[in-house]
Parts: sequence; structure tokens; C-alpha cells
Amino acid sequence: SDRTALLALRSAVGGRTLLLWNVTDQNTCSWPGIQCEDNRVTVLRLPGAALFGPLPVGIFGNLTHLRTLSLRLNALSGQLPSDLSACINLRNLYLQGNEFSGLIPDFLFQLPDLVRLNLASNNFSGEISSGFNNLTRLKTLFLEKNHLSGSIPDLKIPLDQFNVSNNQLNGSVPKGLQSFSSSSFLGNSLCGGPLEACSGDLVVPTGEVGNNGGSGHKKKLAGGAIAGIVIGSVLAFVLILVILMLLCRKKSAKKTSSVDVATVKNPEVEIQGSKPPGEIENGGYSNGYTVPATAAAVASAATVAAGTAKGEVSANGTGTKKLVFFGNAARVFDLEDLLRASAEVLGKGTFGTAYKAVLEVGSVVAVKRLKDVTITEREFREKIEAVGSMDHESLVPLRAYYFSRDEKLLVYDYMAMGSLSALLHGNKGAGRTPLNWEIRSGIALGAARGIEYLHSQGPNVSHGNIKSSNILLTKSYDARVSDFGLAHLVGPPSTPTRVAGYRAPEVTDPRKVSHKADVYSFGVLLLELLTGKAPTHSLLNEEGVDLPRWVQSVVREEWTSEVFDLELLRYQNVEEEMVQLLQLAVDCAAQYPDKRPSMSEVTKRIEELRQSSLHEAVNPQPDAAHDSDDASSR
Ligand SMILES: Nc1ncnc2c1ncn2[C@@H]1O[C@H](COP(=O)(O)OP(=O)(O)OP(=O)(O)O)[C@@H](O)[C@H]1O
Repeated sequence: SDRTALLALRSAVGGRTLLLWNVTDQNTCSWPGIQCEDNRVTVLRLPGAALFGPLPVGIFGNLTHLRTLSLRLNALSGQLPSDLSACINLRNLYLQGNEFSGLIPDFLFQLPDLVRLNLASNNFSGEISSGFNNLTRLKTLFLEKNHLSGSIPDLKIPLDQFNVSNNQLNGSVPKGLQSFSSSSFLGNSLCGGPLEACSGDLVVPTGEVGNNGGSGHKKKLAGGAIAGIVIGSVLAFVLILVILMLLCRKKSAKKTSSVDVATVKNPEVEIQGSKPPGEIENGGYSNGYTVPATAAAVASAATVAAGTAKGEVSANGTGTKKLVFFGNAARVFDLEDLLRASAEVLGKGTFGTAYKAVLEVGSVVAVKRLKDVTITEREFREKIEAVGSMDHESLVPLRAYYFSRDEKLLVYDYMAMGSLSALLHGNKGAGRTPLNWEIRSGIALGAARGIEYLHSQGPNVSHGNIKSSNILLTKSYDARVSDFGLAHLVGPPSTPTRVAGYRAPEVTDPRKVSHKADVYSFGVLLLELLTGKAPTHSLLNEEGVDLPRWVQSVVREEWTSEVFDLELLRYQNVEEEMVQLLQLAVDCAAQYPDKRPSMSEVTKRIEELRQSSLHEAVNPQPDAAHDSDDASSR
């Protein structure tokens, strides 16, 4: 049984479990570091518990329901016990910071559910097996600081995190791993990818210069070859310049009033729109980042468009170079107004750059300049019409759009308080409105209603990119969901976002997102709202777990002291409701889609718990009321 196995572990490697575990307590599941489901041990966490010596065979063969095993930072040694292969439900295996040795055993590759594997800082030796390719769900692989040798196999699994630094590896970094930074590979004899190019990468086909075919030595280029390359490059550059100049002349002679926006790309705006590295990050704290522009970025697109749009509306509505508005009474400004507006950069996102444009009449709009739109104009218009027809008080309204070959603009209502992301993680200085329970639970409810509305449009309508920078706030902190329907307008991101944080585990193509995947992302958003921690924060703790797993790893009794944002804790009278909302967040972020509630259920639960907290604030109830509530819900 699980109990026998735990007792065997205790007597084999002892450590602090000798003090921690009260063996007279028959309820093994209440022992520190242990969590159970249906009376079977699913989580065993004994980090830094002074465990010592080899793990004998005969223990883990019984703990077959284990999902998380963390024995990091102990002094365990020897080979990994072969009966660990029986733990086929294992998802998280954290063994870093021990003295394990021998080969990385093949049985690990037979654990189909493994998501996180950390074997760093041990004495493992031998080669890294291509058997890791069997672990199709693996997201994190840490093997740094061991004695691993040989070359790195080409791993084709979609890893979020990977590190093999400080081993004795050689050869080149395989293609599939080249997007990781050099720090993942340093301290080896590796080359290629983020590291220095491998010798042999530069093959110059002349008699005296080039690779000698396998000796591994890089031959220096001869002086003559270098001169040849330089002169050749300069000539090619001059030739391109001449061609460009000729082309430009031809074009301007042809017509002074070109029809296409593409010809008036405003270099000034381009510069102002580009971000200084590190300052504006996708999903980061970009709100409030302002670069005053003499003319809006949108104006660059609008300049010619406005000049040519008048009277050029074609009968079918396509091919027009003008703003297309949604709704009946919405046409309160036109391209010329946008042209005269002053603009500032709000931030750069997955789909392009967002600007704030202040119109001369005083109204303010947000303009999103889309990049990487690969679909045809017809498809674009069809899809954007569908987005524009969405109408709900918890969505950021899309007012208008503009389409030309080189410029695609979306015009939204401007949300004065910026994004939830900026509010939670941005300026925490004095003068900021404290984010109390009422505000946070109200934001949760507004966002839930917006997503519920989107889902009510049909089984194929999902948001696909729920995160805190896409929840925007009005002056009165009402939440509005933004960026819906955009994933279908643009091509796949050129660089896949590695640590998405919000993305459900089953999602492989970010454009194919189900209702249940939105629910997962909303769960992460709720956790962010309650903990104040950003889910994209690199390593939430030393184990590199994501926000949902971190919250789950903290026992429920300790949620109040360990998990909640300190600012929120000042409002003690709503502790029970806070715990309920956290439980809802955990339910939403369940690993398996079928276990997650629907958005309408989510909205209902938030409404209920908010009602009880508001009621309580007005009519404080004695504790007994809670007890009876609990009893009835059990
Ligand atoms: N309608 C709006 N009103 C006010 N601010 C906005 C509006 N739309 C976007 N922003 C701001 O502009 C920033 C960039 O937005 P954008 O939607 O382009 O990127 P993102 O939300 O960070 O990422 P993604 O494109 O992946 O959704 C956001 O952080 C938000 O603060």
C-alpha cells in the first residue's frame, strides 16, 4: 500500500521525515509533503528534507498514483530505482540538487504524461538519449550541471524550457533547440545555433580557402578572398540603390496622387512606433508608455487614403480606401479626423502595435496597426465584419477598420485605465487606487461575462488569447475583453511564444482554441488577479512550475497565508469568498479540458460569491452562518 511504501522510504533515506511524519497517525494523507486523491498518494514533496543515500527498489512500485514527485535538494545518491517506471501517471519529477549517478534511465521515456523533468545538478553521465522524443507532453527539461557527454539528439518535442549547460557535451546544437538562448548550452564544447558557428559552417568554394572536410579546423579566409567579397558586396549594394532610385522616379513621374497607402510609409512614425528593447513587452507593463507623435501612425496610412477616398467608394464596398464603420450611428469621425489626431504608442502585441489617438473634437480612440495579415482582402472583410458585429457591454467595441494592401488598421474605443496587466504589475507607487476585493472580483465578473458572450456565439467562436493585457478597464474599473477574433486575421506568429503561461496544455496551434482552452486561460487570469503574480514570470519558484501548479502545490489550509496578494489580504472579512474564487480558478485551470467548467457556470459562480461578500459587507454574519453554508454545500 501507499502507507507501507512511505514508511519504507522513511526508513531507507530518513532525513527530516523522521521528525515530520507522525507514523502513529493512520491518515498518511495528512503527513507533511503528501497530498492524496481518493486516498491514494498523488503528490510527494520532500524538498531539502536531508534525505540521504540511495533510493531502494520496492518503494515507488507501489506509489502508482503519483503525479508529482519532488525530492530536490537532498543528498540522494546512486541510480534511480527501476520501479519508478511503475509511476505511469507521473507529470512532474523534480530530482535536482542530489547526487544521483549513472545513466539517465530508459524507463523515464516510458512515462507518457511527464511534463516537467528536472535532473539538474546531479552526477548523471552517458549520452542524452533520443528517447526523450517519446515524451510528447514534456515542456521542461533541465539536465544542466551533470557529466553528460556525446552530442545532443535532435529533440522534436515542443519544449518551453531546456537547459543542458555545464556538462561535457560536444557537436552542434540541433535545429529544434536553436531557439533557446546560449545560456542553455554554455559550459560544453558545443557550437552552432545561439553559440558560435561550427567550423565547417562557412564553405567558400575556392581552391585555397575553405573547409578541409572533417578535420574540424577552421581555415582563415585568404586576403584576396576577403577583398573579393567586400568589393562584390559594395557593387551589389550600389546596384540595388540605383535600381531603387530609378523605380522611385518612374513612379512619381507617373502619378502624384497614388492610391495606395503603402507608398506613404512615414519613417518618422516608424521610428516612434518602434520600441526600445525591453521597454515594451508583449503582455508586459507597457501601458502609460507614451511617445508623442506629431502625426498619428494612423495618419501615415490615412494621408493618401483620405486624399483618394472621397468619391471612390465602389459599389460592392471592396477596394475602397476609407474607414469602414460598424453599427448605424457610429460614424462620428473619419479618416481626416484620424489624420489630424495626435498619437502615442500604447504597446506592441502579437498582432501589431496599438496607438492612442486623440481626435481634434476631443474624443479618443485606440488604433491597432495589424502586422502579418496573410489572408485575402475578401476574407479579411468577412472576418472583421463578424468581429465588428459582436456587441456586449463587457467587450471593447471595435468601431471601424481600414484595409489596404500594406496597411490594416482597427479602431477601438479607448479604455482609460489601461490593461489589467499594467494595473496589477505596473506602478505600485503612492496615489494608486488599492485593488481591493470589490474591484478585483468585479473585474473577474466583467471579464467572465465578456468571454461567456463570445462563447454564446457558437461552438467555434473562442477568444484564443485571454490574458491580463487583453482585459482593459474603463474609468470606473469595469472590465472589457479586447483582441477577440484577431487570431484568424493574421498568420501564425513568426517566433512561437515559449512560456505562454496562459495557454491550456492541450493547445498546440494557437489559432485552434476551444471554449475549454479559453476557460483554462481565464483560470490563470483569475489566479493572477488573486495572487498578484504574473503567470509569464520566468520561474515561479525553483521548480519552474506554472501558476496553476504552484497554487495547487500549496495546501488549501495555507492558501490565505501563502497564496493571496498581500494587498488583497487587508480585506479579511471576505476571506471565504476569496478562497472560493481561488478554488474556481483552480477548477478552470484543470489539466483535462472535460474537468473545466463552462464559462456560463463560471459567471454564475462569480456572481454568487460576489453577492454573498457584498451582502456580508452590509450585514456581517456570525461565524455559524459560514458553518451552515458549508454544511449545505457539502
Ligand atoms: N482599446 C484600448 N484602450 C486602451 N489601451 C489599449 C487598448 N488596446 C490596447 N491597449 C493597450 O495597448 C497595449 C498593447 O495592446 P495589444 O493588444 O496590441 O497587445 P497585447 O495585449 O499586449 O498583446 P496581444 O496582441 O497578444 O493581445 C496593451 O497592453 C494595452 O494596455
